[in-house]
Amino acid sequence: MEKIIVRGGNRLKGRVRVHGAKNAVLPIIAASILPSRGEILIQDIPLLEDVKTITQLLSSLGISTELKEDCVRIDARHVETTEAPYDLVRKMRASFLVMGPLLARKKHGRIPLPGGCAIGSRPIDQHLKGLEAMGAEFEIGQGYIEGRVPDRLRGARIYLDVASVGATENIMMAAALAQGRTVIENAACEPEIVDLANFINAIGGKVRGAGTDTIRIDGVDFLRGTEYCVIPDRIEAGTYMAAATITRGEVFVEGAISEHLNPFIAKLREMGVQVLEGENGVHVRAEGELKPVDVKTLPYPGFPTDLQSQMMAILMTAKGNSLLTETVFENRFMHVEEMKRMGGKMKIDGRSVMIEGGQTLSGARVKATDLRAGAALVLVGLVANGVTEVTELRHIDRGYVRLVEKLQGLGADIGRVTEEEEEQSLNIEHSYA
Ligand SMILES: CC(=O)N[C@H]1[C@@H](OP(=O)(O)OP(=O)(O)OC[C@H]2O[C@@H](n3ccc(=O)[nH]c3=O)[C@H](O)[C@@H]2O)O[C@H](CO)[C@@H](O)[C@@H]1O
Ligand SMILES: C=C(OP(=O)(O)O)C(=O)O
Repeated sequence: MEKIIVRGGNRLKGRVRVHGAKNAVLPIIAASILPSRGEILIQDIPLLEDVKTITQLLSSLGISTELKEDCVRIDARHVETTEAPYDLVRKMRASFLVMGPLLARKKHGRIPLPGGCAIGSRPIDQHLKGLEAMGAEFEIGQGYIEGRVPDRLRGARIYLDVASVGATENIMMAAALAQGRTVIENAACEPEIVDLANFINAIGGKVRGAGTDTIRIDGVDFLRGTEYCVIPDRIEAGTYMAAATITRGEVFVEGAISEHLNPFIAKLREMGVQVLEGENGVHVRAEGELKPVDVKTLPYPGFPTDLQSQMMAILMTAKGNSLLTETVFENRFMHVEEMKRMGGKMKIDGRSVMIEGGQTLSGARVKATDLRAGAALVLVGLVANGVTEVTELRHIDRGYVRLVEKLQGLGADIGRVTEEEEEQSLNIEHSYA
């Protein structure tokens, strides 16, 4: 078992560069199933476990893929099969994003049901509702969901009951090759939706209105290859801004787009953190006592749920009580018990957590319960007295490229070891003792 070991106490300083956005590149790779002509080259990708999984998923469909350190090449001229393997889908919920493109391109898709995960039940009813309105028919059995399109997908007017990111993306991708116009109302507005729309347009599609709650897609007969760069990861950027804040450090987060981080920046400023928004990134400087604040997660442009646990880590170091409310996911407080093990004083009440900041924090053995929770525990470890060990790193690896190395670059006392390596180093210490 691997773990991250952090010794708290260092004030982080310096410059860190963010990678391409996980939540942009996953749907864009799924959308690469759509072109029947030419090759796709996606650049600035983060080489994360999730990116490897979705690329393998495309390969398992017989699509030609080549994944490198910072780019992926995809040639979907030939799609051999439309059935996704369970072993890949179970690793990552975003796998369901291949349903829309498969139905549009091949009129069939059979995908294992994505199931629940550490942050809640995460239904797919809005994906299905949208695709059904466009003429797809679904059957569920033996843990799989099978979709068929008797003729060709046709444009439809779809109102989403919840502004789901994944449902908006699946419908947008399917609509790109459908007959006629699709209108998605109450669509999600996240920057990753805009990036997917830009990608679809770059391969010859016609998407308008992405970034607002009404998206119009005019279907075309075929799509073709292109080269495309994904947007920087706003959640990774926010995590390094949180690292600067919690350690009362000073960090320039290169590549961070401040407009994508407005609610997070507003809350940091409310707490007394200095944030300077530049063209190439965001500069964060924190000192002394921070004020407590209340935070509520909401769909974009509200405060992102994917920065909720990192914000909670910061609030543990503020002077006074803060109330943090999670409205996007039903069960995204699994990290609270782990944070309590490090001396955090907090109480869950329904969808809110009351955080009594300013307690003495101490290192402990803790486990990542989801990818952002894992990062948040590392953040607490940066300021806790003594040593923190974070396990279940597979979660962190889904969302962060070289987290340990990037924090080391900012002066953190942090390392990643396997149990064998740790045992070996202990044996060496003993033999010198
Ligand atoms: C790969 C990716 O991009 N993941 C992001 C995406 O996840 P994802 O696309 O899964 O999130 P959604 O926006 O779909 O989910 C938001 C809420 O809508 C509910 N819902 C969703 C679909 C549906 O058919 N029915 C339904 O009720 C969910 O249970 C949840 O409560 O957006 C989330 C919300 O910003 C982020 O936390 C995730 O990091
Ligand atoms: C919840 C997240 O991702 P996913 O939807 O892929 O689980 C996240 O990125 O914080």
